[in-house]
Amino acid sequence: MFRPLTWGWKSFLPSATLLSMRSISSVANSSLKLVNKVAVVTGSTNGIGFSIARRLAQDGAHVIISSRKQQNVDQVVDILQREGLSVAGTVCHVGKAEDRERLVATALKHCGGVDFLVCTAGVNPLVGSTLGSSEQVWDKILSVNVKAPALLLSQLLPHMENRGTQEIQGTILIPSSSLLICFPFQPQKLGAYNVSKTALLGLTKTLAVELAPKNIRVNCLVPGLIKTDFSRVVSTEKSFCTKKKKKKHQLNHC
Ligand SMILES: NC(=O)c1ccc[n+]([C@@H]2O[C@H](COP(=O)([O-])OP(=O)(O)OC[C@H]3O[C@@H](n4cnc5c(N)ncnc54)[C@H](O)[C@@H]3O)[C@@H](O)[C@H]2O)c1
Repeated sequence: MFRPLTWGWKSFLPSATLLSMRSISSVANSSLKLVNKVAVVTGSTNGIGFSIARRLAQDGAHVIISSRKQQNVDQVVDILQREGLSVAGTVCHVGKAEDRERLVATALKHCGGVDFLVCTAGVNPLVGSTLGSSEQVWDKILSVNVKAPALLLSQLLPHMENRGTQEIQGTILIPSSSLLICFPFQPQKLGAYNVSKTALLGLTKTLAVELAPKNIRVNCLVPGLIKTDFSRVVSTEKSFCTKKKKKKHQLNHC
């Protein structure tokens, strides 16, 4: 179910840190500078992904909305098209190869190529320790948070290259998390999730070097605590406030 953010994109920018190269806010200030650009945003029917998708479209980009449920995709596409924005959408569970293929095909069908890939889809199925995470939890977290951005990029890359004569051919944005920094003394609360988000720092650095010769830029966004469904557990789960409580908690949205 789509829920608009109670904090706008601009309002959470000051708490975000962007590793390497330029900041998203510098993109957001100039109107319609992204005309003829194409952006694919995963997990864009809610939260941070929705705000990024809307902002890119407001700046003139054609945006492909995607998430796990058709109903949510349809709803967000409808909302943004009513705002006069150029968007299309498709269902894509980023952990499923066939869904990633459909996402690529949708982008090509509507736009013929891709300039921006924003990998916002992320999960945390468990509040608990690293060593307390089951194999199922590990598989889900690593598949969605770490493997999927790399696999989707490898599928999209041929369509990001040779997109014009500009200096930068494409841009990839991968959200990590500053919860790694905010809760360094409570790693037992977000164990496997923290590991996955740390892996994204390595993925970003590796891809940035790998894709630099192709003039494709790779940035890692490290958001602060943003008020979304995803982060609700941090504000509501008492174990984040009292170090004594060690109850495990299943998240609703996963
Ligand atoms: N909210 C925060 O405070 C915060 C802080 C740091 C990092 N992050 C990261 O930002 C990203 C977005 O978080 P958010 O707070 O906007 O969450 P959110 O729950 O508001 O939105 C996440 C979106 O991703 C979608 N999604 C989930 N699993 C998916 C999958 N397997 N395939 C495709 N789509 C999927 C959901 O349907 C939803 O639309 C996540 O990667 C999260 O780790 C969030």
